[in-house]
Amino acid sequence: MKILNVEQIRQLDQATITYEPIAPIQLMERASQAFVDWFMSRYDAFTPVKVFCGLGNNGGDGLAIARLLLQANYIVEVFVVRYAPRESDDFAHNHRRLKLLINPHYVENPGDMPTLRQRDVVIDAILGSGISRPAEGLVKMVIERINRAPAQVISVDIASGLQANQPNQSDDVTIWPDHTVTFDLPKLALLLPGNARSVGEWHMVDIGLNQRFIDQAPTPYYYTTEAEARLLLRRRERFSNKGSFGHALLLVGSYGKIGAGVLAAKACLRSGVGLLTVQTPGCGYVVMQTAVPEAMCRPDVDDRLLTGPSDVDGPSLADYAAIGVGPGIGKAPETARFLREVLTNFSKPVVVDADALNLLSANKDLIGLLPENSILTPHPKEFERLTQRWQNDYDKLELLREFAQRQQVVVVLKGAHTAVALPNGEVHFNSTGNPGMSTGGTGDVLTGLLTALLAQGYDPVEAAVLGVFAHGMAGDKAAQVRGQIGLTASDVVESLHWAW
Ligand SMILES: NC(=O)C1=CN([C@@H]2O[C@H](COP(=O)(O)OP(=O)(O)OC[C@H]3O[C@@H](n4cnc5c(N)ncnc54)[C@H](OP(=O)(O)O)[C@@H]3O)[C@@H](O)[C@H]2O)[C@@H](O)CC1
Ligand SMILES: Nc1ncnc2c1ncn2[C@@H]1O[C@H](COP(=O)(O)OP(=O)(O)O)[C@@H](O)[C@H]1O
Ligand SMILES: [K+]
Repeated sequence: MKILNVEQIRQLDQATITYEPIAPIQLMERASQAFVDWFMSRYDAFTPVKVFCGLGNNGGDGLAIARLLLQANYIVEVFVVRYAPRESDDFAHNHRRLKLLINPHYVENPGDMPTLRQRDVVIDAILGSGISRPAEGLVKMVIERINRAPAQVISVDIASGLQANQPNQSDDVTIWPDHTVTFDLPKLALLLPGNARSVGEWHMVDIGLNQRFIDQAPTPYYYTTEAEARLLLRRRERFSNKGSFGHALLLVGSYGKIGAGVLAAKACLRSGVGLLTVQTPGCGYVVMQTAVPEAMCRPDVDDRLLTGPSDVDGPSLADYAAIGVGPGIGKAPETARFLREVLTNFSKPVVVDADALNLLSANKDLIGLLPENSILTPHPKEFERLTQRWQNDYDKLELLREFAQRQQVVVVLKGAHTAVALPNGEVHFNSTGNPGMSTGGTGDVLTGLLTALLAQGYDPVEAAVLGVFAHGMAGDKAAQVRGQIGLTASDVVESLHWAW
């Protein structure tokens, strides 16, 4: 699903109005009805609702929402924040309609603000995606008062004061909603960690905007939906055998961190690989053979570090369909030397994670040795080491896109809404996963999983987008059973399920 910018959303509204055709006021009505349907499925008619409206189209939505809720017998009060003498046409239209049912309150100075109680639900329709400057004066005061109140807050389309696709300044005020209900497409701002407080939980409601316009609109940003991920998933052929699904090699572990390798190996096997060989330091040999009997184990010459295989007459690197390297390997110079050897002698895409990424950061010339379309899976700190510090999330996204394009690799920047940056400059944000996954080892699971997909012959771009989605989905399934707090990386492995 595409993520469009504010200007494109404006054009999209216009295209919908022209080609459907539909009157602008009807489009507002449709958006408001979609919000109300969402609202009524969660809050009953005894909920005291207080709708705060600005004077633009977001305010117009708020007025229409208030009317629709009143008609559904909800207890609604409306507060129009009169910060300027002008109002949008559709606001004015809905203002007239609402006044046939109730008299709104007008907030013109601080004394006009009502007391907001815990049981109140505030609907924030003060400012929407059309803001052109930070909230100030009366609007700022209202936002701050709402934020200080104990009431629940639901933002219409986007939290008032939050910019949809560019950074806010650190002292900008925005509503801090519990929920954001956004129209039709996700906005970039909703996906960025720095905006967590200004977004809350977010939800998308369909208002049927013009699909042809969306299909043609250029954007580097996408949001992976379940339907899109499902299309990438390959079924297994009836007359297949283990040779059909590739032989993967995982280079993992060091003394004290063999578990990272075990998690990666288990995830690789649970993700459809045909055959798996794991190379661990000598100290990991018995552990791996015991914990993961399905995997073959190739002990390292070194007992505690990953430096090179002891069976020098064994298969050569080129015999493997895919290699995953990094979980638990440490940063010893001997391991760096081995990583150099691997990257020099293997020409198919590799999955590079954890300390293998830190070794790339410490030895930047290794980056140039990465086979084209390799998949790098840094968390933000690892990505910063690979590149540089960033000013804000937008700056970070530019660094991410630039790195993936320059190096011609896929970069999976992990976190909530993991961002998968492609060599062609696109960024695909993930829609699955939960904070229960913020626990040691879940990244190692992703490495094993992605290595399995590459070994099966998935294109690296598809492997990354699909793999990140499936990993998050496993995390979500595990959280349903365990709850987020008790979730472990092993639960994520056990919840991997490739039929959906
Ligand atoms: N497809 C969709 O998504 C649909 C979207 N719809 C809805 O439309 C919303 C966008 O509406 P919008 O363009 O009128 O913008 P919105 O934010 O309500 O008002 C901005 C106005 O306020 C002003 N202003 C700007 N910054 C300011 C500030 N800091 N403090 C104070 N004032 C400020 C600025 O005027 P200015 O003062 O700059 O002349 C401008 O006129 C969107 O979020 C959604 O809710 C649906 O109805 C239909 C389908
Ligand atoms: N709040 C969150 N929401 C969604 N996914 C998360 C969240 N926190 C972590 N994750 C996921 O969990 C994994 C953590 O990986 P990583 O930080 O490398 O952990 P480790 O190194 O311990 O294995 C990533 O895939 C990340 O996207
Ligand atoms: K809003």
